[in-house]
Amino acid sequence: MDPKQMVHEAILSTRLHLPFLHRTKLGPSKINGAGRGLFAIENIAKGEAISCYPGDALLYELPPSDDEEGDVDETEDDYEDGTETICLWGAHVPLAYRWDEDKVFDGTESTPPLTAYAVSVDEHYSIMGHPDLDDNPAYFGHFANDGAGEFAFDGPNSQNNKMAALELGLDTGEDEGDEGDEELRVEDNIAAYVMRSLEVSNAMHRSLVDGLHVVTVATRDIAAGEEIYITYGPDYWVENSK
Ligand SMILES: C[S@@+](CC[C@H](N)C(=O)[O-])C[C@H]1O[C@@H](n2cnc3c(N)ncnc32)[C@H](O)[C@@H]1O
Repeated sequence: MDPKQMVHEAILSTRLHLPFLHRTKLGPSKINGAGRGLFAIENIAKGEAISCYPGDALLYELPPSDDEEGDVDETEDDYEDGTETICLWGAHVPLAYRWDEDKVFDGTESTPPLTAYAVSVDEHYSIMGHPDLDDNPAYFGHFANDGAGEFAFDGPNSQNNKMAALELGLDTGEDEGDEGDEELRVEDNIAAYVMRSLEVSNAMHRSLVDGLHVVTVATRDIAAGEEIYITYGPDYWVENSK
């Protein structure tokens, strides 16, 4: 492997020692059914760092290859378009925490896949925070919920979506008599989700040092006790509603 790529992967999947970044705690989310959430334990000003996003594992998308050597091994998730994604664990993650590939890509009945904790850093890599590595407040970015994820599942003809579409000046399809709701999918319902999520979000993940580290930054002043919300974006909810 290219040594530059090895260094890139090693840095991307490293947790730094940042004991001063202790500004948050975990607790039950204020959003019904969202599991745990991230809460400020002190006032955080707009533009300040809240926590970092851990690269406990990397998702690396291999370029499509013509080589059909039957090399489907257990570390790969193959997609129909010929791309393969592999999961690379950070050296700091204890062996007992390294999930097998089924759990990483598909989850179990009671556990979401690790890919639900992925944030894209560039065209090849996403970083994933491990939900069981939850004792370091400097790396709590993966516990921030989307303040409006539930809106992503409203139908396009829901009242929420129509109101949001009208506010955005989008065509609601009202005049075209499109009553056929049978084909509704989450991607059809973008307007209400995006509007509501941006309205309630108070933070975003930002990549630093040319994508070698990701930090969660306040996008407005946050008071102690407030839950931290990020806009995941429609693609996240399309992926994670399957
Ligand atoms: C990156 S994790 C966030 C931390 C997670 N809540 C936990 O307890 O580990 C993303 C997952 O949190 C949940 N989540 C986030 N925002 C949500 C929302 N608005 N409504 C419902 N579930 C949400 C979903 O299960 C999603 O796949």
